Amino acid sequence: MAAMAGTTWTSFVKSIASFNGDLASMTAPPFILSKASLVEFSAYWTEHPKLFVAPAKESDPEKRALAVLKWFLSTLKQQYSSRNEKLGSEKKPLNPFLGELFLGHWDDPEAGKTELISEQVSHHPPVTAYSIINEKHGVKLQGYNGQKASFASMTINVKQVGLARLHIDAYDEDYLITLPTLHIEGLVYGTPYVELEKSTIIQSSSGYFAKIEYTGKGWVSGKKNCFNATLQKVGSKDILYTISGQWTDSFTVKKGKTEVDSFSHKNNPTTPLTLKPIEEQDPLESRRAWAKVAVAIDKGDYEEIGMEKSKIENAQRELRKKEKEEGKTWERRYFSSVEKDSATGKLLDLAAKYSVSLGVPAVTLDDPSKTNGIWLFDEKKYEGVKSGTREEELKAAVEKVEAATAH
Ligand SMILES: CCC(=O)OC[C@H](C)CC[C@H]1O[C@H]2C[C@H]3[C@@H]4CC=C5C[C@@H](O)CC[C@]5(C)[C@H]4CC[C@]3(C)[C@H]2[C@@H]1C
Repeated sequence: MAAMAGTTWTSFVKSIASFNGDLASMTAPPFILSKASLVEFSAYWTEHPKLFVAPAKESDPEKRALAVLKWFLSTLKQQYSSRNEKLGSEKKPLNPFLGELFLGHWDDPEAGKTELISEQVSHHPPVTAYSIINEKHGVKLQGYNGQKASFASMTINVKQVGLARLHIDAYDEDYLITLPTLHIEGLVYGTPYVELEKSTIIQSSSGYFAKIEYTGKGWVSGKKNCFNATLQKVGSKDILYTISGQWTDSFTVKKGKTEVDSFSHKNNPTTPLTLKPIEEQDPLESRRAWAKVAVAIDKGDYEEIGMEKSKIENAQRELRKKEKEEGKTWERRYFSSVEKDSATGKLLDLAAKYSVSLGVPAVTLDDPSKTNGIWLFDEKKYEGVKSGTREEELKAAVEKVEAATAH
């Protein structure tokens, strides 16, 4: 098998060299395929619910902004390195079909219930939108992301397009979070892993501004996944706090030279996500929709993987064709694509103005046409699902997909 994998892997890496930028379209050898669909990745934002709700408990706006920065930094290990831990290397996620859903929640004694809604709002290009809500503390994270990939010198470079926005009800405060640029190293050895690069910005409507610089291998320490972060106030050059360490391990928070806080993943296990049993899931929910492909991947049966995947992909092609003929588009269940909305616009302007004045790369919301628009959570649609008034519409949508998949 190793020899087989070796040759397959070499030819696979060669094939990447000529790929057209759409990662999802690549057919990778079975051992690099993950059973998880990309629509599941939204869950990586809140596997530490206590940290997610902590900002709502800070009445001091500076400490609130620091709590948001600490939560954001705690998500990076899960986002960018959890497959290495669980599966031995980065893997290729399943490419979600349009309308694919990933719904769950986290229960934490202190944080209460945090609900996850993730939906594949675009297939060409792949774009995932999500809304993560903790009612008890009035904290919600909403956003969307797509990826633009390129290949150079045995490395896959991935620029993320989209944004994440955290809202804290009690203070009517927004935090705009830009998404890190990453690259995949280790391809040539068949053990791909993510390294983050450049910097990201968290800009709050309260005027605080965090900048996180991903420095990769530390010069002195030689440790991987290093970063340096600072928290400042708009218009002031004073550094209020600095945070540094490894986003895959631990970091410390300093005010001036004094250490005031720290975080380590060793002492902070993640909270498991609660999902419905597969048989109770909606047919459009990811784990149910891909169940047969997951079995084939476990078996490493290339033929069966291909056969089960193409059933889903052909059904999708048929649905798109029919919609085109009828002049219709697929109704997203929870999200709508809108022009730059006021809150995002206000934050972007604030961030752009401030970041330019400090010479920090201006925060730009990448061209929305690259993600088929700006995707925002639609409260009305959400209420419609919860109250059951959209029952007929949702049932009809599921029936269309099932009819198309049947033959
Ligand atoms: C097509 C080439 C191929 O399959 O190479 C196999 C290798 C596993 C490398 C390519 C895949 O690597 C995966 C890493 C994925 C990103 C990981 C984390 C995030 C954060 C999340 O919030 C949004 C999604 C994002 C950016 C993932 C996007 C998809 C990535 C790059 C996978 C690559 C197909």
